[in-house]
Amino acid sequence: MEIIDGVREDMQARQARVSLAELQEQVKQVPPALDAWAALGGPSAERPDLKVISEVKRKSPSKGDLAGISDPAALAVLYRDGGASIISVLTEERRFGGSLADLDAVKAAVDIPVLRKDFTCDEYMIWEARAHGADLVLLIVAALSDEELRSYLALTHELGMNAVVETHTAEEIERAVAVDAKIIGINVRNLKTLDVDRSVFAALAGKIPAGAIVVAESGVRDASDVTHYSENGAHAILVGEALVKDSTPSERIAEFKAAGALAISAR
Ligand SMILES: O=C(O)c1ccccc1NCC(=O)[C@H](O)[C@H](O)COP(=O)(O)O
Repeated sequence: MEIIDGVREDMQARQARVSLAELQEQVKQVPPALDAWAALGGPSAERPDLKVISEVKRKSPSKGDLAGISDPAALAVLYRDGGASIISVLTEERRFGGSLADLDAVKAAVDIPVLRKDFTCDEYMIWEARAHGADLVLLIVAALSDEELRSYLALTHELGMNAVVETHTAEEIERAVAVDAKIIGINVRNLKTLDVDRSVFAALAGKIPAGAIVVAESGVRDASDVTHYSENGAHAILVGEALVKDSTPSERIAEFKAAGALAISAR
């Protein structure tokens, strides 16, 4: 998958500075992960409100520069104050301008779960996420074999964390379900073409079994997109661009939550 070119090389450069054994020692000193599953509504059958995962995103392959974000911790506080359930921090540097330092800063600033958003391609990155305080990681089905998916998810759970298992096709949802993923994202952005097609969510959400938390990823521009995702079964939305470009992100999150609650009550 072209979009992950260089991710392994960058990881190996970090690994040359901090070995896996050192990370494993560091993890022993880190407080336990926060319960992201509970933060997203947990086992509740009702799920009356829409949860928002708000992303710290400076730039992207599809849009280029989005926002300077000189103080990711301050942005995360605004997100939390607006009602975000989870903060997503892009730590990938080449394409997104993120870093583990951003993750450290955000984790120190908020008391809600923090997602390390990166192209996880090795167990090292899961240990690294936990050593930097992450409460959950991203596992992209299209970028992993079934065996990798199963073992990375198991390690995530062994470390007390959760994972957002990201899909984009019906076949990828089947693979996510087969490893018993409990938080399943449907990314409406095609990672090969970078095209965003919001109808992908409506076509696929019904294939996720009851009991799993369904996250609509990407493409939220305004409340009407939130309504579309909520009407079609989203329990949570993951939003980057619309929030980092907004001068009042707290208000925008509150608006998205209100639109989601309205759509959910009408379902
Ligand atoms: O955002 C991109 O251009 C992108 C390209 C290739 C792989 C991943 C990409 N983004 C990661 C994400 O999943 C989004 O940052 C996230 O879903 C938020 O999307 P948005 O609200 O559309 O910024």
